[in-house]
Amino acid sequence: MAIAYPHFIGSENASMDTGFPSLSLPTPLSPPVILTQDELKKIAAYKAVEFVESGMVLGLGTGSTAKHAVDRIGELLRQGTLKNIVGIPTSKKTHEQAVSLGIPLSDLNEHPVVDLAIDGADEVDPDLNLVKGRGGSLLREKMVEGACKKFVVIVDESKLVNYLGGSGLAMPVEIIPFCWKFTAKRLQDLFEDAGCSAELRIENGEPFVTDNGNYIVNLFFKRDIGDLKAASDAILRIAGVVEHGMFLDMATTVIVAGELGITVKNKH
Ligand SMILES: O=C[C@H](O)[C@H](O)[C@H](O)COP(=O)(O)O
Repeated sequence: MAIAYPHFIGSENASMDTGFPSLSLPTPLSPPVILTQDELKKIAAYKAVEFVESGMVLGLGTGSTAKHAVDRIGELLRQGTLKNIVGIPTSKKTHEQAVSLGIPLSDLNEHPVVDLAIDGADEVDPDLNLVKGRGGSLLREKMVEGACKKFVVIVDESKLVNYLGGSGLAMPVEIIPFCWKFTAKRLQDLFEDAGCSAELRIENGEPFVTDNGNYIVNLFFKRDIGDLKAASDAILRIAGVVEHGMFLDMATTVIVAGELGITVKNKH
């Protein structure tokens, strides 16, 4: 997909004390050019990496957007612009990428407090709640991003929704494989009022298996599920559920790259 690019870098709620530098609005850039969706992801990722400082413990996200951020961190380390970074990867895939880039790695056992995590998302609602995990990495992401002081989310504008589930695409739930149909049915029944259908994620004709050896059930909603906290609690009460892909009240900043430029949204 190609879209017209950015005439400015804008900021919403820039006066909020996020600990990040605020951006001025608007800042003229070069004349409009056409950028692909992947180029927009890269722009959001590079903007997020500006928040990285030497000596930080960094949560390294997973997915096509986060990949650009990890590449950029590796590049800045190689150049010597960044020093003494410790990365905590959120998936085996990101672990491999980080190793190939020479980024020093650790884990939450050794570094239980993470300074900053940068990751993509599948959906972002107006309160900066997220759906994540369409790449299957939601559990490790939630553990790492739940341990960080700052969580910067990077998306292109196609990820913005009015309410979670509003894209009509999957809201993933990680479950244990044992009697998965039973667990999937319980999840579907839980959201009957929202017209929910629950489908096991299949890849290459087989159930998709997460880095943790579990399955993913994708939930699709016809209507808004309403109270997200109540929905989260109800899902987690089902035996067999490991974690779900709603990341509520976790993002501190969302960087959106879109047709009109970059917008930085900070949590109230
Ligand atoms: O499990 C995958 C992660 O939650 C990703 O961060 C999310 O799916 C967004 O991925 P992408 O940047 O490829 O759209």
